[in-house]
Amino acid sequence: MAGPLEPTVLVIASGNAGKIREFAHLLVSLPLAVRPQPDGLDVEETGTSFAANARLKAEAVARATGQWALADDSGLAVAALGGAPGVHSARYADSDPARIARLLSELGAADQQRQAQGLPSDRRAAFVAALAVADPSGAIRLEVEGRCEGVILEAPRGSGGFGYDPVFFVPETGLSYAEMDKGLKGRIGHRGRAFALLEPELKNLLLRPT
Ligand SMILES: O=P(O)(O)OP(=O)(O)OP(=O)(O)OC[C@H]1O[C@@H](n2cnc3c(O)ncnc32)[C@H](O)[C@@H]1O
Ligand SMILES: [Mg+2]
Repeated sequence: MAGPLEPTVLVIASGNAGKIREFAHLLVSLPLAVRPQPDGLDVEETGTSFAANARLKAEAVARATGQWALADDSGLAVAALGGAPGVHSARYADSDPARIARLLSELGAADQQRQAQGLPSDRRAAFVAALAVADPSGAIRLEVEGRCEGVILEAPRGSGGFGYDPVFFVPETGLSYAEMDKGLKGRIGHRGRAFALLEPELKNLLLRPT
């Protein structure tokens, strides 16, 4: 634990600028020195669950930096696609627009098949975020998961956020993630909900005076 003049460093174990921005906002009120992970660190996501991949990333970045690390593994589970793209959400295509295009095309095809079978369209999806915190030795100390239920829009809406945000619509807000300000997404979104579970534990672990 660092002294009063030296806040504890927390490295965000992610190469995704959108996630890093959201964590900077979520962590703003905590007296921690929040840092991005060093360039060139690319952890292979070999896990079969969001939680397993979050652990891999937190552990690797904590070991590489010798600092506390917070990792996030997240993705979309689309009901009519049997939970895909799931842990493969980042590997679905090479860019955010291409990932969105593939999702809309695969879900459109699934919808057509359902129609041909006399079934109603099903565009339900959940966004999931697993967070893991590793201590400077690489040991996993905290794990939480957050989830937000929504539907996949037929066309993108809104210009904020990142990734799949323009096509993920949250019915109780009447907005897509990309139409929300970061305060609202931080309260009702998958990452914000996960962070709300993590925050008290994180304070206990990193900020409690010794
Ligand atoms: O692994 P790191 O380095 O953190 O960055 P990543 O982009 O590879 O992240 P993931 O492996 O967790 O893959 C998640 C995918 O889902 C997307 N995603 C995650 N959270 C999102 C959010 O809040 N809004 C939109 N898309 C999101 C993200 O852009 C990726 O394509
Ligand atoms: Mg990744």
